[in-house]
Amino acid sequence: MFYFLINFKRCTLVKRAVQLNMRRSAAPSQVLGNAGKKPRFTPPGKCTAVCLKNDTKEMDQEIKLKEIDEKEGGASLLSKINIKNQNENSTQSVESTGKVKTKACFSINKCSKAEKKTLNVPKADALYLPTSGTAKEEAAQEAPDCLVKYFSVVWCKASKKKHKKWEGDAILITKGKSVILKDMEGKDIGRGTGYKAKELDSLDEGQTLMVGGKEIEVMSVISADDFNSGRCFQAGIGTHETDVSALSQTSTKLFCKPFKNVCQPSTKENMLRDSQSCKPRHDPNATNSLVMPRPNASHQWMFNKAGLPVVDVVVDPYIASNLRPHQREGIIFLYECVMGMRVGGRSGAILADEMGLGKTLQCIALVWTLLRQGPYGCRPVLKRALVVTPGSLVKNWKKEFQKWLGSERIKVFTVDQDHKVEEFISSPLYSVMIISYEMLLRSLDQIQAVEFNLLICDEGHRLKNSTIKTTTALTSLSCERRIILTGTPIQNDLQEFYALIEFVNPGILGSLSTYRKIYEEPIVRSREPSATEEEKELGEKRAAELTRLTGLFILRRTQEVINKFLPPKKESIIFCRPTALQLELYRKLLSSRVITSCLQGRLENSPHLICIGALKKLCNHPCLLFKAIKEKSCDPMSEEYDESSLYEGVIDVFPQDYTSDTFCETDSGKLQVLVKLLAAIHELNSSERVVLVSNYTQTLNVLQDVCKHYGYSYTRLDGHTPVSQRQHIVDAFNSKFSPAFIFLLSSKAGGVGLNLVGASHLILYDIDWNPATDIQAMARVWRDGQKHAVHIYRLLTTGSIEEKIYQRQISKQDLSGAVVDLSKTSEHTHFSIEELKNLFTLHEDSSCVTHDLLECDCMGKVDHQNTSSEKPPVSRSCQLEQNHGKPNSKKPLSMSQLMQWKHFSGQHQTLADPFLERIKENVSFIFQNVTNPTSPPNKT
Ligand SMILES: Nc1ncnc2c1ncn2[C@@H]1O[C@H](COP(=O)(O)OP(=O)(O)OP(=O)(O)O)[C@@H](O)[C@H]1O
Ligand SMILES: [Mg+2]
Repeated sequence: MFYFLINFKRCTLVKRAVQLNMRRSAAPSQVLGNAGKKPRFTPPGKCTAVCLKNDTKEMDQEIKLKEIDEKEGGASLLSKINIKNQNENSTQSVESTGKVKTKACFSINKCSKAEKKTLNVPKADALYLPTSGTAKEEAAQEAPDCLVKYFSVVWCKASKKKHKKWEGDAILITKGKSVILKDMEGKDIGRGTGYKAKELDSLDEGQTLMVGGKEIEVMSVISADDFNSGRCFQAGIGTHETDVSALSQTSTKLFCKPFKNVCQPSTKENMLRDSQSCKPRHDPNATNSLVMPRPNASHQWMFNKAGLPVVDVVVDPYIASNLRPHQREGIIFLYECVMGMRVGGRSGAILADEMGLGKTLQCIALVWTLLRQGPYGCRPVLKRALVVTPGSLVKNWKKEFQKWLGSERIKVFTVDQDHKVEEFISSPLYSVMIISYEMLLRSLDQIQAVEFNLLICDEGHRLKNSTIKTTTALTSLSCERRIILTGTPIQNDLQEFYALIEFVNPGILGSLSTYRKIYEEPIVRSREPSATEEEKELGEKRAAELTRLTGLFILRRTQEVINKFLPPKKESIIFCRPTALQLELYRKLLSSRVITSCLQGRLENSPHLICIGALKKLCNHPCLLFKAIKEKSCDPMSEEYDESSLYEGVIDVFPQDYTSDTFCETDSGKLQVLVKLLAAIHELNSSERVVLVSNYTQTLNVLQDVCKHYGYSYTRLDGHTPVSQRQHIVDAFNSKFSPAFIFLLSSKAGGVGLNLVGASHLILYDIDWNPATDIQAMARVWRDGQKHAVHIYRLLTTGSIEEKIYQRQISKQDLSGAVVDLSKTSEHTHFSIEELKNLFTLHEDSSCVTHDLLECDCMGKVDHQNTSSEKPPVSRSCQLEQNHGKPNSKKPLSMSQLMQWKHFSGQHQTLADPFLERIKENVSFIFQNVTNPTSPPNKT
């Protein structure tokens, strides 16, 4: 009998809940059908029929709105609402924004009591809650010891209407006597205080509450973890365990005979016929076969409505036999992403493997597989794929397709001046189109008309800004399967990160403003020195959640995975003594009025940048400075006052007969070293070749003169090289028949994507502020396909600005988690006065300022290598890293990493390295490190 009664009540309740739910339909949670927010059965005993009756009554309660006195509400209230409860006389005054400023009172419709209970809140004085800081902290102000609770709620403006029209979902945070209401973008939309702590503490599902001018109804209780991680703000994407379990289910490699699908084929005969005719294209049981994960039941339910037989997708052994282990994993990852197996309903991916790990090959394997196969009824997933890449790599992509698939399997179409998109459209031969970003913009209309089923954006970090033309153009393509390839870390700037995520999986992180509130602001705040423990904790949790969520479709592996397949790499940082002329000119520039005024903080029009530019030129070669001065003096109309004044009297330091037309190697310390180094390589390793890199075209001109002067054959690629010729130049150089000894490369023009494995020596003649530019350049030779031991030399002028830039580079590399520049200031245009003082100091007495900073006790006298057990720290470049930027040493982390390198002064008696032995006369110091020392050369 009692049981029957309870069940009867339960039915009534459910009915009531359905009614309520219908009225809630305007709230997004209701539209989306969030299960967590649907009315739940209240356990017997907790709620009675009386409660229901009163509940209805409560909904009918009279809520009177009236203007209240300015004085009572505080100074700046825009509009105030006085809500009067039918049963109790209590008032609440709020800002129109929802912030409670003065008295707060509310009604709670509490189902847990047998009778409706309306709570009266004692009149409280105005309480201003700070707008910054964590919600927990804010809510804690009044009652620090109380428990913080979180609720998922729906809200609407307070009204006396019987049938509420809920306006949106929100999150309610309660602590002690205070509450904060946040919308789903994380913005505060209401605050209140003066509630009864006990009542708030027992607030539960189904109850209503007035917060500011808003009425809310509690839909469910949220765990602190869901709030702290930000998960409660997400629209249910990738937040459920099912996503992960779906993953693990799909990763099992099992070959089953095509089996009966969740969606039944219509007849038994059909089934039989399909299962007989539908076989994997390649043998999944063959040794070393690469079989894609099978779709799980829910995937089949979504994507196999016709109930086709499920068949194994097996990568063509022709290509699979060449894959490195990390590439096999990468292909499975990409497959799962674009097939929507990793994050329900999303089919984007970011493959962010470090440079040289073969992102191209992984994509080619994927494209080739999906063009021929699919998991349902053997139907290929793709008909057409589009690859967009920097102009200099278009031909390289085509070459890689041929390299890995031969020319008879697939025909790829590259768009250029002579081969237009129309040709691709009209020809049935092609299924893959490769186009440069520039050409894409020009042919957008035609491309929009083609239906592509997969879009690959190589060097896709350029899409980090969602407003640029390229991004909007690509976004306008209807293709949903999108892959970004990038070798550059993408998590350094959280806004750029958002743009990339938004491109591949639109909407997954919510709107930009939601993302900022939920992730960016707490994460950035937690990294500030003034962050409280709570803010730090919240920031870390949010970062962890963002990593978890995006980690479902971002894959990054580091160079280590491939090191064992590569030959040894010897890196040397060579500190070259400046010449007497360079020193004198340097001193003269430093004593100029412009630099003095920079150091006094007068930085309007950025004169410091001109000074830095002049010093860098001088380090490369005095003739570059000479040329700049001459050009300036030929241009009396120039308004560049700072530059003219910087050069004042500098020309007098040059010898009278000085001319910039014929270079003189003895004028530049670095050039002296370079000339000797080239001679040594030419003589000792005559079959090996050199890539010579500079950031400046004018410097490349000087280096080209060196080549001519010494009769070295060379080839050159810089910003002026027509895109159509670039691949040809690269191929010709890499060919073993190439006559060129030197490849002159502008790091800005050719840094990304190029393979220059024809050379085994690479010399970085100058240094860039951004370590990524230099790392990109250095990665051109030490990569898959390299057959010789690789030598990398970085030349720096001792004691000069170049050393300072290097120090900045290496500390930035390791500390970037902590020092990442979120203010969006360009990394090399803004300096503090202290930094400028450091930059504009010449250290004439030191043989290596960088070594001095290490506080190493070796004195550079011996061949020294720190043997301390301190492990070289792992480089961090990610804003999402959690244990960021707390070096336990005074020195920047990578300084201690550098300490692990072998280092010695140029005066060292005998250098084991025959190349260095030949140049030591002009060298003051050397750091050297060998990676893969035991790996035999010629191993590919
Ligand atoms: N499994 C492999 N075996 C041999 N060579 C390989 C393999 N995978 C890739 N390569 C070669 O390694 C070189 C680098 O590959 P790729 O250009 O795809 O690198 P990437 O990851 O795109 O690097 P980047 O970020 O610099 O563009 C290419 O010449 C490629 O042919
Ligand atoms: Mg690449």
